[in-house]
Amino acid sequence: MEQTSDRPTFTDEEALAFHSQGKPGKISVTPTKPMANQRDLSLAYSPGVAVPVRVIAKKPDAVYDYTAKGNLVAVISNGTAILGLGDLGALASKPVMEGKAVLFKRFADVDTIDIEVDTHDVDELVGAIRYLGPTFGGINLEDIKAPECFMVEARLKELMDIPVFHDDQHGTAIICAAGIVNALQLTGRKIEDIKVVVNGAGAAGIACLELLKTMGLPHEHATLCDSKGVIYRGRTQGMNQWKSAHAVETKARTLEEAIEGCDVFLGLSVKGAVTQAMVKTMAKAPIIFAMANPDPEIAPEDVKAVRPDAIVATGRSDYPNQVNNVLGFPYIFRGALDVRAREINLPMKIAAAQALAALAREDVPDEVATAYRGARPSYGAEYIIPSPFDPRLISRVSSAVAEAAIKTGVARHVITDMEAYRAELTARLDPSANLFHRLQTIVRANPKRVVFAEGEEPCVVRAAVAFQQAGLGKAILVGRKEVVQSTVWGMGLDGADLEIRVPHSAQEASPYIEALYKRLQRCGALYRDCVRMVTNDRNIYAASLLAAGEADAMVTGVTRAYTATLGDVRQVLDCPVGQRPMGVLVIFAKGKVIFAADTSVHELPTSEELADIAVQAAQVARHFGFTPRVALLASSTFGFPRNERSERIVEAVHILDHRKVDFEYDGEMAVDVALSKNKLGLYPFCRLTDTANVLVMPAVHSAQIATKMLGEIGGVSMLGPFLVGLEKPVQIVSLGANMTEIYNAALVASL
Ligand SMILES: NC(=O)C1=CN([C@@H]2O[C@H](COP(=O)(O)OP(=O)(O)OC[C@H]3O[C@@H](n4cnc5c(N)ncnc54)[C@H](OP(=O)(O)O)[C@@H]3O)[C@@H](O)[C@H]2O)C=CC1
Ligand SMILES: CC(=O)C(=O)O
Ligand SMILES: [Mg+2]
Repeated sequence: MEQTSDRPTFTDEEALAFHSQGKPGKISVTPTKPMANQRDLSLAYSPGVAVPVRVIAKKPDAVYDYTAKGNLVAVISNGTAILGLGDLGALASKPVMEGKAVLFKRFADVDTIDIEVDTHDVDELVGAIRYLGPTFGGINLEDIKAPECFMVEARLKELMDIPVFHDDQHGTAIICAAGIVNALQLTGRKIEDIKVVVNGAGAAGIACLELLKTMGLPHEHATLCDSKGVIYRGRTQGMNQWKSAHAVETKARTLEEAIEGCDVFLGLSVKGAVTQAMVKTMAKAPIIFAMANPDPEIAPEDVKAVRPDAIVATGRSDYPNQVNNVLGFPYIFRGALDVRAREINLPMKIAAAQALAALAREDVPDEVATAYRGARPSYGAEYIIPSPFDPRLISRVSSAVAEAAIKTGVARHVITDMEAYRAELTARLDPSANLFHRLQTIVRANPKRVVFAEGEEPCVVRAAVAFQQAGLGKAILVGRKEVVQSTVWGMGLDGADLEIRVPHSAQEASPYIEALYKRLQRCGALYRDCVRMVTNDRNIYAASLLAAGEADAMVTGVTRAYTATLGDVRQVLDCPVGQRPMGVLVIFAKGKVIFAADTSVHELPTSEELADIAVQAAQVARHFGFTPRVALLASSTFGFPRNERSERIVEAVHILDHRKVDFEYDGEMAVDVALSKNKLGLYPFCRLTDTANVLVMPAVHSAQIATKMLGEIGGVSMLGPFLVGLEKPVQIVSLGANMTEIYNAALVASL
């Protein structure tokens, strides 16, 4: 199990389940052109494909216009230095390389293929890569150990006319340099004056040191150490030319001796290489970047215990100041690809480092608070480097890299309007990926108590533990203590803080029974009915806790059908005036976020109900941070073909006209019109200024058919449907929902 004091934890079993669930692994290939009919086939393949083939053969640069090359990067490893785990082989490196591919896509919309090459031999590795140029826009070398990595990169750079970038060297060096620039500024030091010790004389260590020297660190002010100690002038054991270049005249022979009195320590070696005793001897306000992965040279809490004046960074995402190359490679390649750069040169690297350092000094947006459990970080000892979740990284870093490439003449394509390019970069970020971070930020800032009605279900227990560990709030599980606890232990989870509740007797549950009786006595319920309901029905008990203010939100539905569950909840909870219960499904497709409502409750809504649904669905879209554009859907569009069933929808639009609502809406319209800019253009009078992002469904059955069809056909992901309109937040998941769905429901219930 992953254990780091009070940090989010996960079990080995969970890490394996994450990688194996659904399709094993983390990436797949998505076609960008339809292959629906004979014509598509003829265009995409023979004979149509011959046309671009001939064009490219005549004019090689046209490859960027007609193929995926311009957005495709190869992440290549031989597995000889997998993180800080050492040489575990090409095969074992695949999860890391797939991980890099996912990060490329998530943070910079770069398509990536991982290639694991099973050789330790430099010539063979170079030979395997050097002919791949036609396929890719760039080569990201990863986790290849030193000194082989230096030779491989240097030779490939000579042989290939696309960027070849060893991420562990340059990606790490760029992020490290950005952090150092800020740490020095915060402690009032100049790079020319500091004394630096670098532990780890491999790919990352040597590259970090070289970049700092390029930025002004004097040669004699830096001591490099490896597994055999200090690299001093004259040392012969375990040396190579890259280490020798940094050898210094010194009496120090061990890290312990070298670190004494130094200002900056950079760890690019292995877990536990530094001790508290060593850190104690460093200069005032020491700067300690313990960057070994997955575990640092020394844990930040161990540094702080002996040196509260230190600025500490690690490579991990669960501590402040994550100095990790994830902040670099996606954006550096994005910028390089966009200008079709021939290489990634020093000015491009320095531009990236400066952009990163500058961004950390600015006010942070909401998304960033996620990484800090809702507490908004600001520039200082605990925030010297931007969070990987800062959505501005792509526009700032990639544009800086692109600009530097253009200035230094390595760009094949020149961008003239940098402002427009920056806007384009921002738009590349997948809104669905950011949405969850935004939601988590909001909830973490104001954590909630969520009651899980089906607390004995293993998937519910797992979701509840994850909810608490993510800092989203407190989980209350309804269930028998011994059953819940044995599930927690059986799964190896840390459920120490879980609150477990169950009504043992009518006496114990009497406040809830009294409240329910007061509510239902004139609706045909006797007192003993209420006793039975509260003590036997866990939905009613959980809803009673919510009604009594002992919980802020509720999640249920795993073991019972939606309508029956909603019926239970409605025994206890009302809808506020003007609200009606309804389901809103959030659909993520092709970079768009679309809300569909009502997908759950109103079988065949009246016009009045449709208007209410439009208003509430628009509120939900706003709540999620979107400006609603509501389409009231039908099988006809603005009267064609005229049909009786559309009249309800036309009337709903009139009702909204009278209500003077504050969002864009229109209808009736068919769904293809609502979602297609071209088709919408056929109706210039339509009041939607862009394609709709809120779809009001004409009936639950059509909503369910459409959304289930989408889900089965694939290519989209969906969240919900989320129940809105009750006086207290309740989320009903679908029967048999999995842990992620329950977790997401708890997150949305907490909003
Ligand atoms: N935070 C980040 O973004 C990144 C972190 N890293 C981390 O840096 C570390 C090194 O990676 P990388 O440079 O690619 O690997 P390499 O294999 O190229 O280099 C490893 C270096 O670490 C040295 N080393 C091993 N054990 C010790 C020790 N106990 N004390 C001092 N030095 C030691 C080795 O010494 P010798 O030469 O004597 O064998 C070698 O010089 C890993 O932990 C990796 O996870 C790497 C890239 C990015
Ligand atoms: C982060 C990274 O690339 C490494 O630790 O190797
Ligand atoms: Mg690496």
